[in-house]
Amino acid sequence: MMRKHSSHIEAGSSSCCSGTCYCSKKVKVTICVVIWTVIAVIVALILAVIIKAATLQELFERMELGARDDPVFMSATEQEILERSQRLVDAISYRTISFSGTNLSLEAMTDFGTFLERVFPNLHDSDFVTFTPINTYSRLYRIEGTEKTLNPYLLCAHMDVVPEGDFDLWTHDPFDAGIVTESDGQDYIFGRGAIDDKHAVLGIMEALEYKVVNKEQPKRTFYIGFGHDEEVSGYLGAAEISITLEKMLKDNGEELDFLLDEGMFVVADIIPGINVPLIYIGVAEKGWAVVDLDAEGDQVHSSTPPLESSIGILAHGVANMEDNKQPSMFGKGPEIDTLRYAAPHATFLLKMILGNLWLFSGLVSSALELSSQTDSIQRTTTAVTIFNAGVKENVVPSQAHAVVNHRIHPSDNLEDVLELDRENADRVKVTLRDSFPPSEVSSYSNDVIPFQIVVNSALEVFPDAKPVPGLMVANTDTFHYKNLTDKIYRFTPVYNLPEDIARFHGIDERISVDIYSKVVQFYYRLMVNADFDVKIAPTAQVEVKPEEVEEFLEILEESDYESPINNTDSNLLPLTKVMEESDENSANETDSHLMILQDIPEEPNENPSNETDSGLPPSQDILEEDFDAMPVNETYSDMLPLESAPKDLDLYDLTPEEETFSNRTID
Ligand SMILES: CCCCCCCC/C=C\CCCCCCCC(=O)N[C@@H](CC(N)=O)C(=O)O
Repeated sequence: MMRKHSSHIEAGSSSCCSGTCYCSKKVKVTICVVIWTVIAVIVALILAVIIKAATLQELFERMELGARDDPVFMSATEQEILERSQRLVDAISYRTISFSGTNLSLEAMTDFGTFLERVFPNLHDSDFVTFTPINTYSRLYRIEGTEKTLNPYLLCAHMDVVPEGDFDLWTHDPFDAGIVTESDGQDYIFGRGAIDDKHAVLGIMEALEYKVVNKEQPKRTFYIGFGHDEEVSGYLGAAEISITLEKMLKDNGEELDFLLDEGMFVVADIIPGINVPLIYIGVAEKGWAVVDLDAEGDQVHSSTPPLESSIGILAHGVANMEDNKQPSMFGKGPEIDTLRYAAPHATFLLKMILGNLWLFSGLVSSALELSSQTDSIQRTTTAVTIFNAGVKENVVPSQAHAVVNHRIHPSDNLEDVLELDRENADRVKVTLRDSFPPSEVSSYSNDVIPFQIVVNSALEVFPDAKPVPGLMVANTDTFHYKNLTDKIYRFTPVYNLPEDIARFHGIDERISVDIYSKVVQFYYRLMVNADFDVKIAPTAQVEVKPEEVEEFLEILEESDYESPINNTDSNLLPLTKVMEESDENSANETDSHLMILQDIPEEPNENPSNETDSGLPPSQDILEEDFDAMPVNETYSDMLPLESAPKDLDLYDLTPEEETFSNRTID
């Protein structure tokens, strides 16, 4: 047998089996084919992975909003930066702490409101800013645009803060630290609220005050909503602001285009291998659930302890919950796009992994799990936040109680979460106290102008950072506004390293003077960039050049209309009048409705440099191209029917101002 084997080895030494087996030639060939096929597949896979990594494209394409290369910022001398920082320091000194839904610091909140009015006097006094107190303490502002816009937006922030927690752990007083120079040589504004969320309240106010002082009334109307109880879920503040705002929008014939609230931030060094900061925009938000855990046992003398006490039973349940986490949902929510958008900026090795998530999603999910921060984007989290039992050291208590706070991933559902809780804490009573569901995902494709406005504004202050959409892992007031718009973004441009993220609700909350200055500039640029997408109500006017006026008049003459307008010196004309007249006489006869100004800039981003000062396309284009050619019976997405024009508007009854073509706003 041994001999036979060795002779076989000699005879078959050139075969792929190296002559070590007794296979027939056919089997050997088959094995060879299989082995080579496997090798070829592996080589092809490796090649595909490398090619994919080498050809990764940037997913975010920046839309030109008009001032990309040379954005004009607020003036920011050293003195101005210092004064702005000092105002944030002062804001932090108000202890506007929300302890619970029924324990808010209302006196401090009243004082904080007075403080805002004192340090931003001009905006509170401005003709185009209207302030409405909501539920006494929350604040809603309407900033009237120069155009009668149909698509205002909302900027949100909140004025309350969480308690400081363990005061002794703070390096500086959480409400009275001022500006501190730290060992890295940077100046920081310290204190509770520095990044959550008084920087946003003050940043928005600074930008608006500046615009008011410099007579920069925006073209586009917008709203500002400051809640006073966000930290306890906003039921008294944002929820009420939302109700009033809905009514205001309705009364003004407006629809909220988008809203921006606090949320995610600029984050660096969060994923090893991605060496650029990420502008992480929260395009969706987790749901939320509070679960009560109750365990029971015998109440006995501590000298004869039971085999299992209520505390022991509860502790086991809680430990199981921490050990057996809620399942990963990686790939089923916005977290996958966070990584796909970040991938082109990774090292080549990481590009191979992130560029090929179809192959490596398991690996990536395991890697995310290594840090609680990155893990939070891929699963429902479980935090045990309260644990109570016992009254005396020699009494074994009969009751033990704990509270678990879940943040629910958008692809998870509450029933499944609770089922796993009950499996983990099987000898504990598990009761759902309160919850709300995860949000919808707001659109973040490259043609969504609100997303572009937010990202462009962030890029203007952080030009080296890369935008990524993602999941807001905590909660905001945006839940209360979900009926007003489907474009909800959660972001402020605070710069965080992983260790800084722990400062939210943690110890030594702070923001550097430098970053705070960027926060202010961000809101200012956002107010400017938002003017790019003004959708104008049908009663708006258009600027026309003198030669265009001639042309208008010719049309009017042909129509036998006796125009009271015979003066072409000036350059304004109510468009609605001309449009209607032309409509009646057009070859494309129609009985339907007026041509409406906002129909014309259907693709406003195509040539923004041609915009007139009013933010409208040149009226020449309207006349020569769109006007006659426009199929008037067609329904345009942004077109309002004639019926929605003010009923009492007499198109031919011109005021003296109109006759000289001066500006006129039709209410
Ligand atoms: C690949 C990138 C991974 C990035 C991981 C980022 C991990 C982020 C971790 C922490 C986020 C801190 C969020 C601050 C939230 C501020 C809002 C807040 O405190 N809200 C409260 C109150 C409420 N409305 O419910 C909350 O409890 O969520």
